[in-house]
Formats: sequence, structure tokens, C-alpha cells
Amino acid sequence: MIEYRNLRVALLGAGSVGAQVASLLLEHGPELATRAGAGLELVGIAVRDLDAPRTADLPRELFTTDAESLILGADIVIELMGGIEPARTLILQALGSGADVITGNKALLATHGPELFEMAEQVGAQLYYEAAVAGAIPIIRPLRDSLAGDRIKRILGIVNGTTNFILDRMDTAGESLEQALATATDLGYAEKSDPSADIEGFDAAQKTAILASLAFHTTVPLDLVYREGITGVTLAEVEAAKRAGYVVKLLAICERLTDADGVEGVSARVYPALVPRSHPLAAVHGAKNAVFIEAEAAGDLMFYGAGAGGVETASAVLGDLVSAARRHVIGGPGVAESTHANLPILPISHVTTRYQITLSVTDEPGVLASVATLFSEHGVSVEAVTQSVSSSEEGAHPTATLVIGTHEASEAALAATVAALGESAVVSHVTSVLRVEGS
Ligand SMILES: NC(=O)c1ccc[n+]([C@@H]2O[C@H](COP(=O)([O-])OP(=O)(O)OC[C@H]3O[C@@H](n4cnc5c(N)ncnc54)[C@H](O)[C@@H]3O)[C@@H](O)[C@H]2O)c1
Ligand SMILES: N[C@@H](CCO)C(=O)O
Ligand code: NA
Repeated sequence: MIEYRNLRVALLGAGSVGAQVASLLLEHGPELATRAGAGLELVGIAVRDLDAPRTADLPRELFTTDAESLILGADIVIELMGGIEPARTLILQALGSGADVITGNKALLATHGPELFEMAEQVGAQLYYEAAVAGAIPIIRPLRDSLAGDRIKRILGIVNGTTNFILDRMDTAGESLEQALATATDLGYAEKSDPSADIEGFDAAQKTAILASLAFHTTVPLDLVYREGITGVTLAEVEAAKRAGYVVKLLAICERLTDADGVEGVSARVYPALVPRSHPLAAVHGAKNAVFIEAEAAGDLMFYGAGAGGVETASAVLGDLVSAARRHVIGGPGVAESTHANLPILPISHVTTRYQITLSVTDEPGVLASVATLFSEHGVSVEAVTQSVSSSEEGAHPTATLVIGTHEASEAALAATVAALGESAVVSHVTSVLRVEGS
């Protein structure tokens, strides 16, 4: 029997993910030790309430309410409490004492990442966070290691399961946004008290900041991630998208942009977009996540699977644990976060994409020409126009619905066009403006 060096592992938090991490570690400890080359001894679990119900049957003697004392002397600390404080302070303390830290805390990484990475670098410790983006799906390590020799052009991600579930229900079951949200809440996907982190795109924006930072070797602060949630998406839009061969998805987009002078910058943004049904992301149903990467040499890659769930996410945490343990065995300093490119983060106005605009207009001669003129005056090239619905009430002007697809145009030009359409006498209202991505 091989005698391994024993590593002391402290777990902070025993909620959905933490309880599963503890359970799997206790069950598979000897096998993980063989892979890691070191024993992995769970020395304690910091909890808020010793008697709270858990999703796994865990030895009570491991529980403590004193997280600070628990991390003293630990070789590896796993933070799964969530939130900013006390997670931030405890992680800084753990790193400061030389422990490697594993976390799934995207909210903390997206807001205080640089401070944590700096501390890790100072002491030669490592911070692992595979669980923070797209749960069980390996995406952090592929970006950091497997693709370190390539250049990422663009990432399109479905990184929030709740919103993907809601949009999928609207698309496949014809439910309204409200009905689909109620179903998501009943199934435990969306938070009952406050689903806004999911449906307003905050959760996706945090993950976008983390992905863009890694992909472009540049610190991307959360407040520079442009964000729109799904609350404005209507069933009519989803159904119109379906008829036109698209599906509406909330996308996390990280893109390398190059201006006319060849100067590079980064765009990080989250919004609901039309995705062609032929794109691999269109096949991501229910609460599943997927990250589609376009790399210069590797071409297109897609990573698909469970973006949430206690036991699924625990898989990512335990993978990090084995990596951390291996590093302890081998020794040497950790690899610092790579931010050498330090590219400027560009505002949404610099983005160029395609759009689909739906207008309600008066149905009479010359209207189409006036609308087309407004587009051309703002430098937006029209690709296709469909007059999809026509109606007329007695005594009123007949109205028509125009769906206008554009070629690539800048956000700035598109915004000016939409403003002009809103003021035009022939346009009753601009019903919908959606970006088209992935084509
Ligand atoms: N649930 C998922 O599917 C999922 C997926 C990816 C990432 N994550 C991330 O993993 C982390 C944990 O998520 P979760 O779903 O397990 O959350 P959770 O709310 O189920 O569990 C958090 C646990 O930490 C405990 N806790 C909070 N503050 C504490 C403190 N000061 N001391 C001791 N215990 C404390 C809570 O009582 C709770 O039991 C979060 O950062 C979350 O964003 C979760
Ligand atoms: N609320 C998140 C959980 C994982 O971060 C989601 O719906 O995907
Ligand atoms: Na992941």
C-alpha cells in the first residue's frame, strides 16, 4: 500500500453544492487520493446552522460554525458559501496562509477577482474556480490550459439554465414568459424570492466577465459587461422567430473586436438574441448550458452539459481539488492569472451585428419606401423585408407588420435608425428589436 502525504481540506458551506462535495469526497476519498498522489482529509465543514437539513447524510462531528478557525492549518480550502462576505475575507485569509482555494463563487470572482488573484500570486498559491461558470461543464480549464496556445475570436454561451429553460418553454410549449417563469420556479430553477439574478441577466453577466477575462488575457470588470435580461421577450417574438428559422436564446458574448486601424478591444455582453436553428446552440434545451468557442486555429468548439445542480457542480469542484492536490505534491508556485494583453473593454456602441426589427406601419403606398429610406440614411443595409400580418379596423387606416432583417450594422447606427423609426409618421410603433447572432 502506498503511503501518501495527507492534505487537510476545509469546506466552507454545506448547501446544494457543498453537501454533495463533502459526500463524494468521503465516499471516493481513497480513489481521488490515488489520482492526486496525496490523501485528501476533510478536516471540517463550516456551516451556519449545525442542525439545518442537508441534501446528504454527513458526519455531524465535521460541522463547525467557526469558519475562521477551520481554515487555519488547511492545505486546501473549498469555499461554497456564496455571496461576497464573509467569503471574500475567508478566501483572502486562506490564500494569505498559503492554502490553495477552490470556489464556485461567480459573484465574488466577477467583482473582486483581481484582488483574490493578486493575493494568490503574492504567496504562490492557486485559486481554482471551474464551478463558477457553467457548473459541471469543463470550461475554465479548457480556456486556461487547453486553448492557451490559441487565440480566441469569440465565445457565445448559454450560461444560465433558468433563462434557457424559460425561453425553451416559450419556444416548445408556447408558454408566456410569466407561465414559463412559474414553471421554472416550481422546479426549483429560479429563486422564489428573487429570480432577478437569472432573468435580468446578472448571473450570466458575472459568468461573461469571468469568461472574457480568461479568453482575452484581460481583466474584464463586471460593470463593463453590457446586460439585458429576458423580461422584455414576448411570446409573439419567440413565435415570429420560430417562423423565420430562429430561436431566442439569452447569450453571453465575449468577442475580440478590431477597429479600422487594426486596434484590438474586447466586447463582453449579455442579451437575448436570435440564433439560427441550424446553429449548435439552438439545440441546447431545458436548463442545459453550452459554451461555443470560435478560436483562430482550433476553429469552432462546443462544450455542453449541466450548468447547475448540486452533484453535477460538485464534479467540477472535485476536479479542482485533485488539481490543487497534485500541485501540492509537485510543489512550486501556482500559475498566475494571465492578464498580459490588457485590451480595452469596448462599449456596446462599438459592436457590429445583424438585427431583426418588427414594425407596425400604416398600410398604404410609399410606406415601405419611407421606411427603407430611414435605414439607408443611417447607413444600415436592409437584407430582407417581410410583410407578415395585415389588419384593418373599420374607419381606421389599414396597418401592416413589417419584419426587417439587416446586414451587419453598428449598434450606434441601429440605435439611431430605431429612434428615427419611432418618430416617423408612417410607423405606428417599433414592436421589437432583436440582434441576430451565430450566423
Ligand atoms: N447550485 C448550483 O447549481 C451552483 C452552480 C454553480 C455554482 N454555484 C455556486 O456555488 C456556491 C454555492 O452554491 P449553492 O447552490 O450550494 O448555495 P446554497 O445556498 O445551497 O449553499 C450555501 C451554504 O452556505 C452556507 N453559508 C452561508 N454563509 C455561511 C457562513 N458565513 N458560514 C457558514 N456557512 C455559510 C449557507 O447556510 C448554505 O447552506 C455559490 O457561490 C454558487 O454561486 C452553484
Ligand atoms: N441560477 C443559475 C445557477 C448556476 O449558476 C442558472 O440558472 O444557471
Ligand atoms: Na464549469
